[in-house]
Amino acid sequence: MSYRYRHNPNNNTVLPMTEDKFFIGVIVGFLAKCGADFIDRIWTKMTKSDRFCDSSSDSSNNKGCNWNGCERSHSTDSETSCSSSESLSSNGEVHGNDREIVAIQGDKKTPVGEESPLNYDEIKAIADFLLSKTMYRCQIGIICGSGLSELGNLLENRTTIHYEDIPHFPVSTVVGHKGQMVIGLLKNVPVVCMQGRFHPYEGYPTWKCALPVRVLHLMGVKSLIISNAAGSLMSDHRVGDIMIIKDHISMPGLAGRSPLVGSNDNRFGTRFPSMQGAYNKKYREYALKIGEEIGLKDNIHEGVYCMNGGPVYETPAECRMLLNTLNINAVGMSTVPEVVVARHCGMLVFAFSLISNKCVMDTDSENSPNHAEVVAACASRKSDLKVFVERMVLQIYNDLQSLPLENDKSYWKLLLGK
Ligand SMILES: O=P(O)(O)O[C@H]1O[C@H](CO)[C@@H](O)[C@H]1O
Ligand code: HPA
Repeated sequence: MSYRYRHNPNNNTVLPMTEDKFFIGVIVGFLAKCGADFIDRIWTKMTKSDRFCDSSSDSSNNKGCNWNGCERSHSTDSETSCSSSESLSSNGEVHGNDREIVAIQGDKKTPVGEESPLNYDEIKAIADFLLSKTMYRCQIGIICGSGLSELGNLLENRTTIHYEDIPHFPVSTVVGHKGQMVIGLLKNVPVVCMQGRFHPYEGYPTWKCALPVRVLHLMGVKSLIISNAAGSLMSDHRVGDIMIIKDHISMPGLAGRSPLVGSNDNRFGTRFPSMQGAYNKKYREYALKIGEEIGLKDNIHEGVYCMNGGPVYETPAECRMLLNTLNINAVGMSTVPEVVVARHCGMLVFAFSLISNKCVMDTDSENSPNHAEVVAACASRKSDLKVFVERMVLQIYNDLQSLPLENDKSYWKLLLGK
């Protein structure tokens, strides 16, 4: 009988062993190693694909997960983005790696950290995906603010696409934002409408808040109607009034959180875009006229909108500063990134605030804003807004038909004002 020798680590001796036992040992060792590798692989896969997903195992969410999470083919970054084996804690804390940081909000997990903006081809792929879902080619887009999703229900013969089913798209986490895109006809005009937007306070970088605007641009949208709910600082504004935005102050933008931070792709627009005339003057004039024609003369104003990063409503001292020092008329937590990106790529913008509450100026006041009231105030104005938006769409559509062709120099002069 031949012997092999085996090391005994307990007493540091070498024990003899029969040859057949030795081979059995080798096979058992090999199988154990394979098993461990297999379990390790499965575990890594589970923790990676869980990164952006809803914890439920519903199949539509899994689809969203694949697109939003590790399957994004982002040039050379894809390896880094997906190779981390970090997982999410169950206690709602933020976890991070060097590429992406995620937070848990309710049952949804959203990114809150640095992530590189999608490139032109990736955004084009989203636009093509959406175009493949409809036969309509829309020149007009609408973004619905808090409590204003009803505007999308005006569309006839519509196709609805949920945000979680759109490649690379964020998901809506705020009450009053439905989280879907509808494409259809409004008074026979093809229109694409976002029923729900994204805000920086949800954890999204500003480029991601404005991502849908680039998607709409590559879908062929030329004019954008943007709505929001906002608190008014003006004593002559009432809840339910409409404020047509003529200019803005962006707190995040001034603090370096512009949606255009990062490398610039000239196919979208220039490195240093001007925001002069960002809110199209002609559209503002149409809106004032239409407001009067539909009996809203006393409820329609023009003003300057300020974007607060949120989610905290302004303190009374901040409200006094916004009014008295900065001459702001209304304040909200959105819209500006969308406007900046829209203007960057030459879209024409019309934006309005539905005044959902009056800002509280008195530090000792009993009143304070809350989101339920904001949503309710917007919803209560839906029939007036329906007529207002329908009329604006018809007017804008008419104008677009008389635009020169895109390869004509005067086209860009009209769009960019130069
Ligand atoms: O701007 P929209 O999305 O309409 O919503 C506004 O309402 C919310 C606060 O009540 C904030 O999100 C604010 O920005
Ligand atoms: N402040 C900021 N955002 C808002 C407000 C407000 O008063 N109302 C609706 N969105």
